[in-house]
Amino acid sequence: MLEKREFYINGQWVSPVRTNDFEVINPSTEESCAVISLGAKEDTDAAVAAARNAFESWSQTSKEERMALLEKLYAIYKTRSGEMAEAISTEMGAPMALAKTAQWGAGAGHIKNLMRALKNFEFEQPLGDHAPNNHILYEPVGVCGLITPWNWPMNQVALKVIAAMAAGCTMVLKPSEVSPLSSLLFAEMIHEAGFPAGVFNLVNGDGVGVGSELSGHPDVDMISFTGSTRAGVAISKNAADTVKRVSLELGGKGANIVFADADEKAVVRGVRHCFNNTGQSCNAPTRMLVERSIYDQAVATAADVAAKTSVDLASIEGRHIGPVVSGLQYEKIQGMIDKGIAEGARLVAGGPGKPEGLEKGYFVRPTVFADVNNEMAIAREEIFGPVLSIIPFDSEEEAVQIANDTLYGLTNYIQTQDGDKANRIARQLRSGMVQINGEMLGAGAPFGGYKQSGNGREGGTWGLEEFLEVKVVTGWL
Ligand SMILES: NC(=O)c1ccc[n+]([C@@H]2O[C@H](COP(=O)([O-])OP(=O)(O)OC[C@H]3O[C@@H](n4cnc5c(N)ncnc54)[C@H](O)[C@@H]3O)[C@@H](O)[C@H]2O)c1
Repeated sequence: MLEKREFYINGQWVSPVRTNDFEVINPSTEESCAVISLGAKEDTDAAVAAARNAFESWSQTSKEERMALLEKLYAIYKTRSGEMAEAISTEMGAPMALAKTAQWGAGAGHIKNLMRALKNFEFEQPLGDHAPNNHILYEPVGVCGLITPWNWPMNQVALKVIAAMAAGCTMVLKPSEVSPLSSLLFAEMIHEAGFPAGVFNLVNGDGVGVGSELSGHPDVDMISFTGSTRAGVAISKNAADTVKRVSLELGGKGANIVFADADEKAVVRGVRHCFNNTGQSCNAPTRMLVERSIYDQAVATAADVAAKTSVDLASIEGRHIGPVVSGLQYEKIQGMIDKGIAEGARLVAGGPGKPEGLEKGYFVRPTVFADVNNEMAIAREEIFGPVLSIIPFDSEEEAVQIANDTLYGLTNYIQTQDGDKANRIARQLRSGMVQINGEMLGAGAPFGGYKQSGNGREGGTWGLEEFLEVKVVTGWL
């Protein structure tokens, strides 16, 4: 078993002030694969102090100096891709094929895109010809607490760490205690790249411990958080006393509106997208809204895709889906499947319990409910497992109304071959992202939500600006 009890503080690996072991569980086997420490207040304080000390000089570095270090880190990240994929797969259950591609690749993509954003960013700009002596300066916000979840570990860590570094901030990362191994490896890479001591620090811990200490810490200027809406609210309240900037990327309940004139692959694509990463994505299209005239056919297709979706161990190669991350998530998903049945939704694939032959491990049957209405819990609450709800609609107006009838507003999806209709609906959907006909977000596109899906934007230039203060200077010569 891996022993990873140390934290990375002020450029060194240090032991926690007190022993507080926490076992990391491999979700495919339910067995412990590593032991880490949960930090105490003194560990958090030491990391924040190191970040504060480093801020004075790091905030004054040039764009070129920061870029040179980021380029080194990018090269190391690429060299150690196999180790990273292995760590992600073991800690959170992504099958190796997914861990090596999308999971590892999301981190690589963000490093590259944020470097591009840094290269093109003007940290000093005139206000405009109407006020020639007014000058705008973009400056790093300060010491940042970065708190991340377990579902796309390197995606979220890279979005925060790289953007903060590029902006000239210093930081303390607290990765999810459920999936800390990828972040510990990333810390090794940062060390190897040669960032000055204190720029990046990592303390493991849970939400009530290190997480809350960071969000309430008087010497932390900003919290960048990705995770559940529940924790986002708690963090905002705790950060309010010190008036921190709080950037939140929270949950979602994406609608995928499938019109009768959608392309023939639209339903298959939608189901696969929903089940990708075993349904554990904040932007998963978990509510499929289908126009009545193709409804029966769409339900049959979705049931067929689910039945053909294989489930297996994360460690083996292949295009199957893996387990969900933990026993807690497994029980939560089972509870939601039971609720769907009790509320009268029609189960057309999967259902309660584990897939045949997979009694050990947190495996869930790929599940599809038809005849769902938007009042049901399975249509309102984030399930975070391979569970799709299909809802019929009769008109464009009704589709938009159902799609927007949610507390969330992260990503919505439209499937139609009528471009005018797609654009018209995209304008009406209350979400930070709308994807038409399976088109992926481009490099450096802003990622973030409306409503209770959060208030931040990550990735590219928008992601960099999250970590910057804006200063105006008058009388500038
Ligand atoms: N919008 C996005 O960009 C995005 C991306 C991925 C995941 N998510 C969301 O993340 C959730 C799943 O992740 P999770 O189960 O790890 O979420 P979570 O909120 O339980 O935990 C996320 C992180 O916050 C910490 N935490 C928990 N309570 C805290 C508190 N009170 N104070 C400070 N820190 C606290 C955890 O230790 C962990 O590091 C889902 O709701 C998903 O939609 C959102």
